Amino acid sequence: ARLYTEEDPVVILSSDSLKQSVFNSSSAWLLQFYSSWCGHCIQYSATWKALAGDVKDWAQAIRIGVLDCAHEKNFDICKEFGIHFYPTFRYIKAHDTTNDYGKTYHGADRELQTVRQLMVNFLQNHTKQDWPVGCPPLDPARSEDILSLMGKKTEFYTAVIVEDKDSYIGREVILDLLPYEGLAVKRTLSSDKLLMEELGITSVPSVYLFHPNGTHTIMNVQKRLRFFFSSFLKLLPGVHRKQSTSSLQRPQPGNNGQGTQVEWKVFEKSKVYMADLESGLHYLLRVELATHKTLEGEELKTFKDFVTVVAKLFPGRQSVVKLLETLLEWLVSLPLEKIPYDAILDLVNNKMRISGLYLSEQVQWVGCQGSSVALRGYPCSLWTLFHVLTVQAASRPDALANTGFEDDPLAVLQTMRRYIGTFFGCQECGKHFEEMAQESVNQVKTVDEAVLWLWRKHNQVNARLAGSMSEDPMFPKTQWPTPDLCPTCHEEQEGLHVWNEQMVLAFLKQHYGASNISLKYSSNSQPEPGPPAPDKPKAITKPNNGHLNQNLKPSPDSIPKHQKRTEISGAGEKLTGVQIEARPGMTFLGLGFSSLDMSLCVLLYTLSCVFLMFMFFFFRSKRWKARNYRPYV
Ligand SMILES: Cc1cc2nc3c(=O)[nH]c(=O)nc-3n(C[C@H](O)[C@H](O)[C@H](O)COP(=O)(O)OP(=O)(O)OC[C@H]3O[C@@H](n4cnc5c(N)ncnc54)[C@H](O)[C@@H]3O)c2cc1C
Repeated sequence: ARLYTEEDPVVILSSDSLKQSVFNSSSAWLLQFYSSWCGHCIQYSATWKALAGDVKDWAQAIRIGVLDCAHEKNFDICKEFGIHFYPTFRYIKAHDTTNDYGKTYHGADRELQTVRQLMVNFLQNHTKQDWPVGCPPLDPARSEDILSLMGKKTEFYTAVIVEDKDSYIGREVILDLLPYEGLAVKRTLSSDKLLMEELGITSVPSVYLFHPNGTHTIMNVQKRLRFFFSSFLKLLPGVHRKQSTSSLQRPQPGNNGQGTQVEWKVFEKSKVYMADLESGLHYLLRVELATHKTLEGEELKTFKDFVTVVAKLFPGRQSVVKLLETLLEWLVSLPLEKIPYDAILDLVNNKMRISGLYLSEQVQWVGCQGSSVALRGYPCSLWTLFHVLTVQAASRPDALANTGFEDDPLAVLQTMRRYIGTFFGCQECGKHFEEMAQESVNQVKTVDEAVLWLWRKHNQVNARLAGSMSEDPMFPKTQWPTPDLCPTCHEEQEGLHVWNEQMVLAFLKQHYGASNISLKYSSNSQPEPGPPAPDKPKAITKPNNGHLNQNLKPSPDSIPKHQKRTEISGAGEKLTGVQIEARPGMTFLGLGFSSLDMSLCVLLYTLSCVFLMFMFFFFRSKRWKARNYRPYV
């Protein structure tokens, strides 16, 4: 197997692409020529991948590439570049047209931090003429330029990192923020005493922040580390990742992209919202599942297991939990091998009008609301739901007793894995998730490890999707929890950011714990209990951003027959959404009864009563008794 794959944050080069990519490039390059059979290279690949991930955001200035010299088709190019030993590190300057095959790094220290700092030095060795196009100045700014910002209104923030001469933090943070807009980052040195005095800075490294409105202040961070500085700056309001042209045209918060305003809900990112969880369940049960007309075999088993886990672990409102429990009892008690989806929908819609069962059909994204209808929403709520469930499984060890899942630390993860693979509308997402699960889910041995596994994998997905079209510019994909949410979760070892997993676990248990779920914005409208209601034309509210992208949409012909997309216009009212077709009569547990069926039932019932009464009087009559009386029996 090759040491690097497309999933890694490195550019995989070959004889076909090497020269074309690295010569006359707008950015500089750091290349590793390796051989897939060389033991050193194999051992070193983990560090190289970590380095590439760590400096992924520097790509406009310097990029990281690999080329396998053991690959037959690369023999000639490795010879041409004069590669004799593996691994060989080569720096190629931006705009290099000399084809001199770059500069080899001969140092013995190949630790991540050393190589990263060498990358910074190498960038600074560029002249004004060959400076990488997307790279801002890395030299210290002049104090007069910084002091001139005081009280000045601008369109963006300016962050000034004040540091010692030997520190690399300033340059690293400048490069970390390269793909972000709404902010300029500069550095200056602590040896500039006048500036230090003017800014009131007494210890370094520090970040001084000039706001667009002309105010300025020292930025308070819990730890003076590169990761903390970068994370805080990325999270400033109005600072977001530069987007491609099409995504730049995305609507602003509150605008649903069709010209109509959607009310923006103010929320705290340190909370989990019940409205998101319930809206997610609504979408899952009434929309996503609706693409499967009947459930049987593995699909039915997957759905039963999903309902079991949610019914037992979901720390929801009583009416929702009761609905899930009733659904579970019904699924377990039914000896059917095949269940029509309509029957499930009837139960979810509480057609029997059992008192106290209710799941709102109103979609309210709160912590999962996006800056446009096409972003966030359902997939966000699904992640949230499963994090909540893993935490519940860890805090309530007996909750799954007598379900067949007791003592199984993988109960939630395996159920999620099967749900995502079977029902989740985004097939590509399911494929990626399955690959991650196959790789490591079996190493999970405790319920706490399950909580951490899901967190780690979610961060892996975040890293892969950072800067992609599905990223909401208002909610950039970061490694979560960010330092503002959990400062103790983050540490640094030899210049590399590391997680304190014990702290992360404690944080996840608090964040996704039942007591941190807010009921703000949760819908309260619950219909009065009563006799089963005949079907009226009734809208299933399709969440306006229930899909991340087109992949997540149920296809029109996969929507059950009795549901169809309609537009009802009348008396100035115009509704769009998935509607249940108007039908006379009633449905119960998936069976449809017309008015004729109902009349026949009543007629048959009356006839049976008359017949039974006739039989009763006949057998009691004297004539019958006299004819059939047998005293010897
Ligand atoms: C199983 C699964 C696989 C997916 N795979 C893909 C894919 O391959 N390609 C694709 O384009 N989209 C994929 N998606 C969708 C994508 O991951 C996001 O859900 C979607 O882009 C919405 O992003 P978001 O900004 O709302 O944050 P989300 O990533 O949905 O996160 C929701 C919330 O969870 C919290 N959170 C973030 N990270 C973590 C973490 N590590 N641990 C715990 N909590 C965290 C934050 O509060 C965040 O707001 C997948 C979704 C799921 C459920």
